Amino acid sequence: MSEKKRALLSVSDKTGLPGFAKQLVDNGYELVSTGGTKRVIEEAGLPVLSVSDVTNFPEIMGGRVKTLHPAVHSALLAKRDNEVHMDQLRKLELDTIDVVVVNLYPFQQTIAKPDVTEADAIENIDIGGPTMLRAAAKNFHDVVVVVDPADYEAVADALQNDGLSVDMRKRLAGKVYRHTANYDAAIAAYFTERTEDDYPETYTATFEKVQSLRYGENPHQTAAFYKQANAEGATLSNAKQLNGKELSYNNIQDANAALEIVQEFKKPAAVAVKHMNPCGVGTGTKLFEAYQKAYEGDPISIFGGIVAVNQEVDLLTAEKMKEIFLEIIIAPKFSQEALDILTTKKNLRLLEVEWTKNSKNAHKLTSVSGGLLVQDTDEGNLDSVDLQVATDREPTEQEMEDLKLSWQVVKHVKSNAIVVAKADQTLGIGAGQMNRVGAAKIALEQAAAKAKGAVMASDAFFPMPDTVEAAAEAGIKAIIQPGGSKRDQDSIDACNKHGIAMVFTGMRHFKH
Ligand SMILES: NC(=O)c1ncn([C@@H]2O[C@H](COP(=O)(O)O)[C@@H](O)[C@H]2O)c1NC=O
Repeated sequence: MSEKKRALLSVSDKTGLPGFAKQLVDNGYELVSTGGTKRVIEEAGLPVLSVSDVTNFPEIMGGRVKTLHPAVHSALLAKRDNEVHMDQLRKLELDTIDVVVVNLYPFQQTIAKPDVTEADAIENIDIGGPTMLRAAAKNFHDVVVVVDPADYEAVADALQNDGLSVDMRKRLAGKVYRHTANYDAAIAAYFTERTEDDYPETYTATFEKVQSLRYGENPHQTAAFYKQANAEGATLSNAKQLNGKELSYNNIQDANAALEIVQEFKKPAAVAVKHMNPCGVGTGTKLFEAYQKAYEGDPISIFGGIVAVNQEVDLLTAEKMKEIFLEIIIAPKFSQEALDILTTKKNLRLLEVEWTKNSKNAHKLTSVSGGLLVQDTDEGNLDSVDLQVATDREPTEQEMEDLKLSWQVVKHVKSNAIVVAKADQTLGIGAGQMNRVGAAKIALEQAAAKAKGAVMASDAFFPMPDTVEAAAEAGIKAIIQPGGSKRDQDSIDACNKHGIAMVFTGMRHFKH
């Protein structure tokens, strides 16, 4: 058995490979490698053996079998302080492998390609790589395992100095198992999606860290932000921050809520959010008009709020936005003039989100103590409902427009939710109340005199006519709600009595 220390390198991502390989050679390691990796090491002018020299077995099946050999795995798994293990190695004339540098076939990147074939995806499932990584990580006391090129420098430094501490070896091993778990979760998801098994026996989603956060919802809580693998389109995890302080935990939640609401609208829209509920929503033919309406919808609550818009922020809108204290502005784009104006506010966070495609977020995950609730995201919208007029009077064209806006907003308000709106603008929002008439009272009180001639939306049906009575008293002219209560007729009768038009959507939008 040779006294020489050995390192096995087999990487798909060749970033930093020649430099790290050289440091290993300089530290007295003999290098062993697979096809493409070996070529790169040779091109760097370094001595390297082929895995086949160790296994006495060729790489076959186009690379499906190259390192999957007992000579490799015995060398990785032998415990150096176990006489039996070492004796067995000696008898089989095998050498130990002391460092393993492996990263895997790019499965996730392959399936993200729009024209990927199943055959391509399957060929990119790495088998030999994870097997070596897992073996080396299990034997971390004796084998150093490196899965991430970002660790090359620290490992090379440690090897050159006192060697790797047990702590560092353990950290590298932990990283390996997280890496292979993440990799397998992506493969599992690929098969799950293709077998229409929406809620399988285990739920194996994994997430990648975007950033550590200074604290959580409150300063005494720790927190970090993770993104879903392959999250696409208009999502917070893909947002580009152009200005301002680092995002906080609450910022991310609120910005996400604002982004989800503004995506409801096709025409220019602006949404202001406070504590995950909209406080002002406006639409218009131009963004300036939409923002102005969102602002006027509740000029008090928008202060210190988060605003999302669905159009490029232009100079005029930026000047208006600059007038008050906003925490964050989210937009598909900011014009240069808008940026020049808004970046004069050092702390104002500006987020640009890719608007080319909508985020693919099939499942909504909510943690509960000791568990996880999984459901489809609520993608129900006006295209998926069949609006039915339940009353004697039909809504006018303008009322119908306002009803649609209020319905698009109420979907995103914490239940029980009521939204009052008029002329492309919300006027009052009652959120998160334990009874529906309570939510209505808050929304109507906020709308005050403006409620006269306005419309109202309710996220769920009216179990009794008290909300209609409150609406009538405030001067509401039309109502939109799911319908479906045993006592719908009582609410219909109350509407007819007061000349209110009422429309049923047949779809509820609870949000907890
Ligand atoms: N089949 C095997 O025995 C095997 N051993 C290592 N690999 C992978 O092959 C890749 C490196 O290949 P190459 O050195 O030829 O570029 C690495 O991502 C490594 O994880 C293998 N490939 C797939 O399973």
